[in-house]
This record gives sequence, C-alpha cells and structure tokens, in this order.
Amino acid sequence: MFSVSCAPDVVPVAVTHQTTPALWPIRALSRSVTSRGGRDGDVSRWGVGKKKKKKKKSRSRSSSIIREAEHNVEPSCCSIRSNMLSMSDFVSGGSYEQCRETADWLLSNTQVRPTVGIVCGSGLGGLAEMIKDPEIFKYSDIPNFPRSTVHGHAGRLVFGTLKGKPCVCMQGRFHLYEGYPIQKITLPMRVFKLLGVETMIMTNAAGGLNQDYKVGDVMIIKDHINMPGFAGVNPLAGPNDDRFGVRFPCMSDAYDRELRQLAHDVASELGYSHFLREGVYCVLGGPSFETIAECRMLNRLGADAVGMSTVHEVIVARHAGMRCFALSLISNRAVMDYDSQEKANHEEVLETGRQRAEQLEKLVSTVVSRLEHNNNNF
Ligand SMILES: O=P(O)(O)O[C@@H]1C[C@H](O)[C@@H](CO)O1
Ligand SMILES: Nc1nc2[nH]cnc2c(=O)[nH]1
Repeated sequence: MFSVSCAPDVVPVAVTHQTTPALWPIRALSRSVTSRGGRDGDVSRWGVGKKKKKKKKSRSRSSSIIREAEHNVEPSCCSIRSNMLSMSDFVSGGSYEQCRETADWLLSNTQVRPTVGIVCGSGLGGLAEMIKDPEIFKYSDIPNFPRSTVHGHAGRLVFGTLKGKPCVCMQGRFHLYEGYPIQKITLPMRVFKLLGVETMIMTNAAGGLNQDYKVGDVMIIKDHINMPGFAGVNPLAGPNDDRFGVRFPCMSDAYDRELRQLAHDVASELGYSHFLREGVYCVLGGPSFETIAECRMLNRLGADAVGMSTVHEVIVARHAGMRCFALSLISNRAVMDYDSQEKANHEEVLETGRQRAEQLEKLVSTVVSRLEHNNNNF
C-alpha cells in the first residue's frame, strides 16, 4: 500500500484532460482523494466537476481502495503522505491486472501462442487477411479492449500463422484523438507481452515531410520524435510497474537495427528498394492535420514523416522488452508551401494504402518469415 501527496504540487495548471490523461486522476485527487472513478479511464467517472457527490463516496469507497492497494507498486515520482491509493488510481487502462485478465481471456479462447505481434495502420488492415487459419475476435468482445472508431481500422484481433510464424494482428489501432487515455490505447502491447510476443511490427500511414519522399514510398522508422511526450503525454507516465519494465527505459535503440537491415535486404530481393526509405517519424495528437507552419517546423526539427500513432505503442513495447520494427506508408505529402493547393485528407490516406497494400504486405510477411533465422542473433 502507498499513499501520495504529489497531486497539488506537480500538476501543471495548464494541463487539460485531453493532453494528459495520465494526470486526470491526480488532478481529481487534489480536490478529494475519493473522487476516483472506474478503471476504464472514463473521465466523467473521475469525479472532476462533481464536487457535491464526492463526500458521500469517500466513506463507501475506502475499503475498495485498500483492497486494490494490495497490487501497488510505489510511485517513485511522488512523495508519500497519508491517503491510500492503488495503481488503478493512476493507470486508467493498462494496469497489470487488467492486461493479465485480457491475456488470460485470449489464451483461453485460442490455441495460438503468438511470438509476433502486428499492428495495422490506416487502410493497411489487409495484412491480417494473409494470416492462415485465422481466429478472429472483435475488439468489442475482448475484455478491457477499447473499440476502433476510425474508418480504415476494422477493430478485430486476428490470431493465426503468417508464413508459418504464430502471430497476433491488430486489424485497427487506437489513437489519442479518439479520446482514450494513452494507457488504454497502448494496452494491447502489454497484453501481447503477456501472450508471449517477442517482436512487434507496426505499420502506419503518414504525411511525408522530407521533400525527397513521394506518395507511395515506404519508410522504415529508424527513430521517432514524441511531440506529445514533450508536454508530459507519455504512456509510461504514472507509477512504474516493474512487472512490465524499468522506470526509465532507454529509447535510443527503440527501432531494432537488425530488423531494419533485414527489411532493406528483403526489399532489395523483392525489387522494392526504389520506394523504400528510412527516416524519423514524428507523432502528433491529431486529429487535425498539420498547418503549413507546423510542417515546416517539424521538417526543420529533423522529422521525415508525421503521423498520429505508433510511437506510444513502441514506447510501451520497448518498456516491456519487445523488439520493434515499424513502417510508415507515405500516404500524402505534408503541405509546406503557401501556394500549394494540396490538402491532406483521410480519403487520400486510405487510397494510397489500397495502392501500396500488396507490396507492403509482401514486405512485412517476408520479414516475418525470416524472423526465426534472425532470432538466432538475438
Ligand atoms: O493508424 P495510422 O497512424 O496509420 O493512422 C493515420 C493517422 C490518422 O489516424 C489517420 C489520418 O488519415 O491515418
Ligand atoms: N499527422 C498526420 N497524420 C497523417 N496520417 C497520414 N497522413 C498524415 C499527415 O499528413 N499528418
């Protein structure tokens, strides 16, 4: 059991619900320790703005707070005082218990024991169709899973084999802009870890900032810029759970060097090298696309492509010790010129995905087919 008193001192005044979900509970607790809500991150249930009801709840909830505190890991970022809180007070999705429950449910409903996890980006869900002997679960049927709300993200978890390798594939991912807490959108990574996944492969659609890039290029991500992270929006914010990983994970090796090299080799064999790139992906919160000034700024900061996903998944996957490999399909050119008539739009993003899907799927599946061979090196 532990207690914290950090909330009034550490929460920045300007922080909003949207930008730092991990801090919602802390802010709510700064008013009343017992204004906490459920585990699912529903902001309305954190009691923000419901001052009248708070006092009544405080007595009836104290026993459940103590019960939940059995699973606590002490938050090394907070000072200790007198109010007892549990991990679930901070983690609005993605707690060990939640992930364990989801993983156990999946393990009891499928015979597949995946070592490879795949996340399909916007319009790139066709990869899941390559999976042999598929066992498919709708996200809405999986305990603790969020729902997909974006066109081009089917919302299905597919188990089976890809080129003989047992794998699990997210046909559709979750994004910050959908309104989920950041821990909730990355919950599948922790579930995959508990399922036995060792290697994560992510795809996304992204806007090309690098002026040499063309629509339809595929960029191997070699590094990222976590823009929301600069404002404290990081999926690992909050108490660290040592069962998943260390408090301060290294990110300078986030994108596995050997897997990147393998992808170059495979692309060369397949005759894809002319559209294969390697570069830096910058994540923003979305859902609005960037202004011209923002694109210019990101480009000058060293980003080659800009998108709204992947980075949070990679941070959580790396924290849990999984290898990561990620590809961006350059679905549109980021507009950098005030005279340009181009306008970023989701339909173009999906259309580019349709046009490049087959090659992207071939590239990923061939990389997967070589993983065992490469595994000897890891
Ligand atoms: O899931 P990804 O990153 O592929 O989706 C991108 C970002 C937005 O969700 C959407 C914009 O068209 O595509
Ligand atoms: N932020 C962002 N995400 C994208 N996803 C696909 N294209 C884009 C883009 O231009 N900007």
